[in-house]
Amino acid sequence: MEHEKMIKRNKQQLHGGDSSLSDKIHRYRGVILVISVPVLLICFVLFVMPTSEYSESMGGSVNRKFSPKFGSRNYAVIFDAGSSGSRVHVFCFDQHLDLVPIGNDLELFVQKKPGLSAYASDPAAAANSLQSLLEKAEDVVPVDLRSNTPVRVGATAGLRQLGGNASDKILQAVRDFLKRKSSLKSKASWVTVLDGNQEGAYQWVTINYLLGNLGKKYFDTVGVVDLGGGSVQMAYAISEADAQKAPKLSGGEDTYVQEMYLKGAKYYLYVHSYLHYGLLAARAEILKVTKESGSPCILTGHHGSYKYGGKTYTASAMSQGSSLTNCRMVALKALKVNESACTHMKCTFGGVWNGGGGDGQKNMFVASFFFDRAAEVGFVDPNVAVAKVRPIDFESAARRACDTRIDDAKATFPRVDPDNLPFLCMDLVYQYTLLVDGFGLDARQEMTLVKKVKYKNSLVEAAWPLGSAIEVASSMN
Ligand SMILES: O=c1[nH]cnc2c1ncn2[C@@H]1O[C@H](COP(=O)(O)OP(=O)(O)O)[C@@H](O)[C@H]1O
Ligand SMILES: [Ca+2]
Repeated sequence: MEHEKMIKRNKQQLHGGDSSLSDKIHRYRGVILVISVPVLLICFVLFVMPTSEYSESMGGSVNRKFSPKFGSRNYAVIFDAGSSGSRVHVFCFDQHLDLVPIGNDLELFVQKKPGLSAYASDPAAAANSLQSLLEKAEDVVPVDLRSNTPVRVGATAGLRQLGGNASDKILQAVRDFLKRKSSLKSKASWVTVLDGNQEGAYQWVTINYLLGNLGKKYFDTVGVVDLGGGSVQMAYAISEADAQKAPKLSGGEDTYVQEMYLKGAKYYLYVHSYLHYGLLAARAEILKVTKESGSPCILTGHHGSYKYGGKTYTASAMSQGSSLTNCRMVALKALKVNESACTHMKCTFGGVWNGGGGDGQKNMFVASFFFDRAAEVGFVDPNVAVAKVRPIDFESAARRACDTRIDDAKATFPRVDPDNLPFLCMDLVYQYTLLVDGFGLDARQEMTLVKKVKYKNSLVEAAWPLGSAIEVASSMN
C-alpha cells in the first residue's frame, strides 16, 4: 500500500500536479545536464565536420596554411607589369584553393600597352597607366571584400633592365598610386620587381595547378618555358638526387633549385631566367653581333633601325638578303652557346647549368611569344588555347620568312603586325635556336604551345600571376 502511494505521488509530480516549472527544472537539473551535454557535443561536431574533412583531404603546407573557413571566398588581384605591357588578373579561391567563377569566367584578365618601363622618365605617368586596369579589377571584387583583398604588383624584365633609381621611382609611384586610388588592401612590400627565378617558379605552379598536377610525383609534372619580351624562363621539377648535383655559387648558395611544398608534395624545382633573352631583347643582342654591317636576319630590302631599352640599333638587310643559315650563325653567337664555364657541366647557354634534364622536362608547355608568333605565321590556329608542335615547325616557318622579301611580307604573313615584319626571320630563327641549341630540346620533340589552360570548363591564362595568387591565397587567414 505504502509503495502504491509513492508511485501515485511521483506520477502526479511528473504530470504537473500543483508544483511550479522552476521547481521541476531544479529537481531534474541532473537529468537535464546529462542529456544536454552529449546533444550539444553532437551539434558542435556536425557543425565543424565539413571543415576538418576539407583540410585533411587538402594536405600539403600550401593548403594547410589556407584559411579553412567554411564557405569562405578569397580574392586576389595581381598586376603583371611586363616589359611590353601591363595586365591585371583577378582570381577568387574557395577554401579548397579551387578557383571559383568571377562572373562567367574563372578569372578577370585585362591588358594594355605599353608597359611601365616605357614611362622611365615619368614615374607618376607610369603609375597612372594602371588606372583603367585597377578600376576593372575593383569592379569585380564585392564591395565588402575589397579592403581585405590583397593587390600585388610584380614587375618583370622591363623594370629589371631599367634597374636602380628609375625602377625604384616607378615602384614608389605605383605604391603611392595604390594607396591613393585603390580600395583594395595594399602594402609597400607587395609592389616589387619580381626576381626572374620567382617568375619562372610561378609560371610552373600556374600550369601544373591548372593541369591538376600539383600533389603528384615530380615525373608527372610538366616543364615550362615562358618567352617574354625582355626575359625567358625555363622551369621543371627534378629528383632530389639531381637537386643535390646543382652547381653551387662561391657563397655556397644554390641559385638553380627551389624547394616547394604544394598539395602535400615536396618539389625540387630547377628554374632559370635569362635576362636580355626575351624575344624583343634578343633582337638587340642579335643586331649587336653584326653592328652596322647589315644583318642576315632582316628581311631582304628592309633598311631601318630598332629601338630597345633606350638604345637604337641598325636594322638593315644585307645586299644578298636574309638567309636562314646565316641568321642561325648570328643567333648562335648572340646566345653564347659555347661558354668556358660549360666544360665541367652541361649547360643551356651563357654558362648556365641545364638542370640535368629528366622526366619533369619530358612534357614542355611553352608560352607567350612562342605561341604568338606560331599563331601569327599560321602553323597554329590563333583561336585555340593549346597546340602540339615541334621545334622544327619554327625552323620551317623561319625558312619561309627568311625567303620572303619585305615588299611581299604583308601579303604572305597577313596576321603579323607590320612593325614586326622586318624581324620575322630573326624572331623565328631565334625561337628555333633557343629551343634546340639553347635549351637542348630535340628538334623533333613534341611540345605544347599554350596560351590558356582549360580548368573546370573555363579557360585560364597560362601566365605567372596565377602562381603568385595561389601563394597569396595560401597565406591568407
Ligand atoms: O597573361 C598573359 N596571357 C597570355 N600571354 C601573355 C600574358 N602575359 C604575357 N603574355 C605574353 O608575353 C608577351 C610579352 O611578354 P612580357 O611583356 O610579359 O615580357 P616580360 O615577361 O619579358 O616582361 C606577350 O606578347 C604575350 O605573348
Ligand atoms: Ca611576362
